[in-house]
Amino acid sequence: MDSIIVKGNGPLNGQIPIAGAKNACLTLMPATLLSDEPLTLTNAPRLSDIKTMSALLQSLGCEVSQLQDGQVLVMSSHALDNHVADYDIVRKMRASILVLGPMLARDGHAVVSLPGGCAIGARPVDLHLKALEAMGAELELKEGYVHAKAPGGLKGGTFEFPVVSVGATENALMAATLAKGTTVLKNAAREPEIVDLADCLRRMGAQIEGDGTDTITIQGVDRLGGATHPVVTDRIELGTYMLAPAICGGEVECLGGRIDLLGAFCEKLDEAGIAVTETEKGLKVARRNGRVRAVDVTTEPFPGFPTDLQAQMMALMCTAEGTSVLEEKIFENRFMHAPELMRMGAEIDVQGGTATVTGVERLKGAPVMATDLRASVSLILAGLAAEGETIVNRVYHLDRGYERVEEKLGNVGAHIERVSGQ
Ligand SMILES: CC(=O)N[C@H]1[C@@H](OP(=O)(O)OP(=O)(O)OC[C@H]2O[C@@H](n3ccc(=O)[nH]c3=O)[C@H](O)[C@@H]2O)O[C@H](CO)[C@@H](O)[C@@H]1O
Ligand SMILES: C=C(OP(=O)(O)O)C(=O)O
Repeated sequence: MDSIIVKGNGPLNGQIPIAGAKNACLTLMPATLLSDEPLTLTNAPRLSDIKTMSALLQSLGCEVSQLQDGQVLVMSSHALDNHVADYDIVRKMRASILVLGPMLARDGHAVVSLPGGCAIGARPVDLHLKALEAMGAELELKEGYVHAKAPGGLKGGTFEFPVVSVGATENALMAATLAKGTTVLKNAAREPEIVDLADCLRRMGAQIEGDGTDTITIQGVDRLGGATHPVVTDRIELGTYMLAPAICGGEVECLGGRIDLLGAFCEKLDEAGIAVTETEKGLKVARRNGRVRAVDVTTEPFPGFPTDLQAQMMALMCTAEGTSVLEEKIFENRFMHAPELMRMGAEIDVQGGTATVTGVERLKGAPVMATDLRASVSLILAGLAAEGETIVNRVYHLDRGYERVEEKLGNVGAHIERVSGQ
């Protein structure tokens, strides 16, 4: 398995291009299953998760071509000859469950393996299933698979999510585009990836209103057509690279960055003493004078502080002045980076879903283990600011969500290299 070696050095300066969003692309790709005409996605990120979703779609009979070095995906689902999403692919990536709604809506039947838990939490899919049931789906769980049927087609219904779920909102939204009549989704997720999905579905001919608010109304149509759609900027990759100059000093311009994608994250950076300015090409980020100030953070659905930036924010807080309290409210086990940061000299006390971080002057390089995607990159950020060398082992998680991380950080002056393992 590959490792990343980072050597703490001075300030970072230059530009970092931000890719299309993994989490948007992973829901836009299954939308191809709703139509027998081609769907083309531009600005696609080049990540292992995208390859996994391509393999899943291909296993269902969808044709997927990658053009322009993987930045353009052309998908055609004119002949779906398999309606079973197999455990062997689904277990690799939780977003695989997003093929359920579209397949069921288009062809009235689908069998999808349950994705199971993962390192950051149990992550059940009960809300995906309940929302589809509200549209008349008949579901049965057998031997680890969801067997779904809608013999006369799905019918519009009203469903109120008891907790905000990004994935369940996406599955229900896609399914509702082809259901008969009107569907109303209440307490829906408001993430930019939901708005991007709705934009793409509208280009395909869907009738959707209210995306970006907590109530989405969908008027079902008989069929959807083809479309070309650019994937929205990855707000998590953006936030991650905004934290690099915040931790190391210097000034970095994140190309393609937009304030409206960042919600509470930007407010917290401001409180911590990080200046963010909008430019013609994106966002410029620099640390104001002196040490970063400790700030408290609670993760919440958008526009609250994103759970996917909590680990990276913790890396920043490790060398901040004062004590910060980070509360993780979305996933029950998302502090696995804390003991690794402590190997580097961080002072962190984790009690349940709360981590209290007391900033130290400087971290010290150490060998550390990456336990999940965002934990991996938080250790790289911490290593960039540490004295000496940090070896981040087991970085395969990183490649799920960050393309060419060594190149992007190397180009702004970071000392970072990948060492290939067996
Ligand atoms: C591919 C993708 O887009 N992944 C993102 C998506 O994951 P994902 O869509 O899986 O996350 P959800 O928004 O669904 O999860 C939010 C909370 O709801 C719970 N829940 C969810 C579904 C369900 O059926 N039952 C249930 O109880 C989850 O366990 C969690 O506690 O949103 C998360 C929250 O912003 C992000 O961290 C992930 O990066
Ligand atoms: C948790 C994440 O992804 P996924 O939902 O694909 O596991 C993430 O992107 O941080």
